[in-house]
Amino acid sequence: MVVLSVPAEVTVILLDIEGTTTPIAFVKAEEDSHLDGAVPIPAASGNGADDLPQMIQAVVDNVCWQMSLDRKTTALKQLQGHMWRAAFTAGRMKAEFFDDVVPAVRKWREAGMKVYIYSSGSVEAQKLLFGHSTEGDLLELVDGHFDTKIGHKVESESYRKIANSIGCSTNNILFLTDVTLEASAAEEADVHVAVVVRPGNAGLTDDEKTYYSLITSFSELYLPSSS
Ligand SMILES: CSCCC(=O)C(=O)COP(=O)(O)O
Ligand SMILES: [Mg+2]
Repeated sequence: MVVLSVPAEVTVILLDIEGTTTPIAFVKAEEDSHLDGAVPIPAASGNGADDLPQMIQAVVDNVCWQMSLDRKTTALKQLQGHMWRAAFTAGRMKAEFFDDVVPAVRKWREAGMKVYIYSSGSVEAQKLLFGHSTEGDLLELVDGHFDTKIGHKVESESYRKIANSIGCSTNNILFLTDVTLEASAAEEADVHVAVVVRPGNAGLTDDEKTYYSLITSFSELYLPSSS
């Protein structure tokens, strides 16, 4: 098995969700007007209830368009959170995690690591996902959650803010993600990164494969402190 040694200065593991802890297939279900093919929600005409059917249809069309592009807008992710709340709390849905995730996270925590989540999904949706998994309530395995309210995942400033909020230096953090743009932003902030390669994830270029440390399972991470 390939092993990636975690630098000794790392005390925090920051996890992406989609494509990292959880299959993309489980999850897929600002201002966009500048985008090609945007489906806008028009302003109401002021005719009150007369507008309602058209407004509802416009919102549905806009949401379908955003979903078709896998947009990570805060508004769409809040809507996802509301829908997940209904489905998870009624017991109609259980979240999936890759098999290696829960055992590895338990091991990291036993070794004294803190584990945080940073996802485009809203904190509410993250808590629903961890709280209603096929392996039970996993919320106790997580020290805290961040979403795009702290900043976008492709902006390095977001990672500085996360370190500040946790109360550590950026180089105390190891960020695991499937998206190289996120890895690059984190690295620019002096965060350690590893790119997670999972079934169903987008492919990486040869340059990306050469440049980044890659793991296909959390079990490939070796913590010197846990040996
Ligand atoms: C709270 S889980 C939902 C994840 C999600 O909606 C999403 O767009 C994936 O984002 P991530 O940053 O976890 O890759
Ligand atoms: Mg992801």
